[in-house]
Amino acid sequence: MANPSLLILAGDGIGPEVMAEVKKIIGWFGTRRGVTFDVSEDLVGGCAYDAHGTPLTDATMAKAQEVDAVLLGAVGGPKYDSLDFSVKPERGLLRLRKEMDLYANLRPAQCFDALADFSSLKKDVVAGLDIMIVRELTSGVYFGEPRGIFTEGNERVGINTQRYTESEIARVSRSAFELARKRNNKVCSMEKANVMESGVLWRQVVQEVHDREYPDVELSHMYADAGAMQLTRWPKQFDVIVTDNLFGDLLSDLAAMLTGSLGMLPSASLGAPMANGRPKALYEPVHGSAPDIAGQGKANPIACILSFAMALRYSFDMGEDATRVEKAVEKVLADGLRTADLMGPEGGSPVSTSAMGDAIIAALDASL
Ligand SMILES: NC(=O)c1ccc[n+]([C@@H]2O[C@H](COP(=O)([O-])OP(=O)(O)OC[C@H]3O[C@@H](n4cnc5c(N)ncnc54)[C@H](O)[C@@H]3O)[C@@H](O)[C@H]2O)c1
Ligand SMILES: CC(C)[C@H](C(=O)O)[C@@H](O)C(=O)O
Ligand SMILES: [Mg+2]
Repeated sequence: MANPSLLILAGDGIGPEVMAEVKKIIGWFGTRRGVTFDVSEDLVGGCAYDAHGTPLTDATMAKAQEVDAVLLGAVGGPKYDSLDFSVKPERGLLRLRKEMDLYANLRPAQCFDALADFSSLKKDVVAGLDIMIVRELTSGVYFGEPRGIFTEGNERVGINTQRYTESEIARVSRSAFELARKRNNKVCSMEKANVMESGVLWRQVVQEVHDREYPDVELSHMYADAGAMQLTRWPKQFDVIVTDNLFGDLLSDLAAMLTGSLGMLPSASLGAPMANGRPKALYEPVHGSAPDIAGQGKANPIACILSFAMALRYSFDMGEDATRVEKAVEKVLADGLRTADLMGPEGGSPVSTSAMGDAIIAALDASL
């Protein structure tokens, strides 16, 4: 059987720095576990714009469609902020999500015991936290038409359109219900049905899919603003949260801070199964290119490493090895290793990006 194939798109800023640590782990699986991945690499985001004048070439897009899974670092940076919207680094990532039809974005927020003290919330609020945000990723206000900046009378008007079809809502809610069945069997759906028609439809369709196909799962509905409040008040009331593209973007950054740092949160973006039965898939940390710390060896590689663990679980049916990587991360944190983002205001001696990666490799070695 052919080796599993990966396309690495490290991107900009800290993207290549955190991805370097994932490459070490991919290498470790080859030498220590006899699992060899066929890895190719390419450009996305600002670096692709610099090389080709576009944040994602058609050739790279075609490669992404062919591989078993794409691993992405991060895109963007101040150098590109004034570019036209059509060639901004972020457009490269949005094109990948849209053309691969990666409609279900899984963003788990787990608080490792060793970091429970570090969260900006009280320890008992976050200790043992394990929630999963399922964010719709290919539609909503990110992609709705009309959009643009127009002139009306003597002033400019900026327009974006929130648009959801019934089938788009139904498919992502199925992903959430399926995940809930493997977890604690609870789904909370978040929208703004009190002010948006798209929210009314969202609530109706999620309820219908539930009643027809998943009556065994406990379902609740919440307005997204109240959901944000509840996520900070008592996040452990949630198991799986399903929400739209924009609310999911906001709520997942909020959830990141429950775990201690944006540098901790991984994600999997999944689409329909391919001919080989594996889902179309892209794995990336939730954080961005962190221009403020790029090039200094300060970035926390854990979000990117845990994203690779998600690839092992969701693309390669290697759940035990995914757990092995997650346990290795847990071990180094329990041993007290911290990158700078995991240091409190009182400071301490942070380890570098590569030292964190090396320690995780050592913990993986010890797990054999
Ligand atoms: N998926 C992506 O590629 C992605 C996601 C979010 C933002 N972005 C882009 O990244 C650029 C910067 O955006 P931003 O500053 O709003 O968000 P960001 O996530 O890049 O950074 C926010 C803050 O978190 C810190 N941080 C983020 N990741 C970290 C890590 N792994 N280790 C330690 N600290 C970390 C940063 O130093 C910064 O202080 C923008 O161009 C934005 O569009 C890209
Ligand atoms: C970089 C940007 C396009 C992206 C988004 O808004 O979806 C990011 O914030 C994320 O959370 O993945
Ligand atoms: Mg975001």
